[in-house]
Amino acid sequence: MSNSYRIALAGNPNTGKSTLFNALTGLRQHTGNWAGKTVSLAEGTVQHKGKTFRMVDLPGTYSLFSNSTDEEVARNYIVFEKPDVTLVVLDATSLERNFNLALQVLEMTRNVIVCINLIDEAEKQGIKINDRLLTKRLGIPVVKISARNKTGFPLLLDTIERLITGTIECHPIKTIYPDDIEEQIKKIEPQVSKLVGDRLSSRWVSLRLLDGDETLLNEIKKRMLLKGD
Ligand SMILES: Nc1nc2c(ncn2[C@@H]2O[C@H](COP(=O)(O)OP(=O)(O)OP(=O)(O)O)[C@@H](O)[C@H]2O)c(=O)[nH]1
Ligand SMILES: [Mg+2]
Repeated sequence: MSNSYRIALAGNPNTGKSTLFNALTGLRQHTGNWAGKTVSLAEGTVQHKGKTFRMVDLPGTYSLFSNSTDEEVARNYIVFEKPDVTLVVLDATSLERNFNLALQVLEMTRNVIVCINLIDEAEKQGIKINDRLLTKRLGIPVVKISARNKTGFPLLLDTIERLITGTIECHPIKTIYPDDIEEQIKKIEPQVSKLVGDRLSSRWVSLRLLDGDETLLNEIKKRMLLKGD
């Protein structure tokens, strides 16, 4: 399986993750709104430049804390299953709201591509998106697509391939918190780092511990600490 890579699709509900997944894999994952909402992890493959991308369609969530099963499923997949690339699918018509989740993902993992979908709808509404500037500001690739019209796919697939092969590298921006929180992070991060090593982002785990996220702590114990590694 050395030529096979896992690509996770994350994003807010209704941003077109399943539409993109179906268009790329040729499968029929449920799409639509509430009734067809993705609840389990669908998997399908895409071949590109001699490589196999195993796409995993995650449930749509507004955040990646421990507020619901969907959030836990998506979060656990990204941090513990470690996909080779996480594609964060955003709705071009409500970018500001959607960026919240993108920034959360950037705290969890570095191999991220932001995929701005519904570009057809944005164009209709006169919304112009400067993908180059966003790429520069975020420190990760930003690609514009329309999953419904199947536009932007070649660049998206090339970008995934270039990230996997190391032709391009991600240097995600770091969200800086108010001084009191940064102080707390500084205090606990060294301990967290001893515990999780380089398997998880120690800054991200520290932030969640400051939140009092016991569900995550239990998940870490279950998945990592009890295995004795
Ligand atoms: N105009 C336009 N509509 C799109 C595009 N991509 C998806 N949609 C529509 O957006 C709606 C939601 O699409 P889904 O693919 O189900 O969204 P999702 O992100 O999988 O949703 P959840 O599984 O609930 O998280 C559907 O009505 C799609 O047809 C696009 O590129 N352009
Ligand atoms: Mg879906």
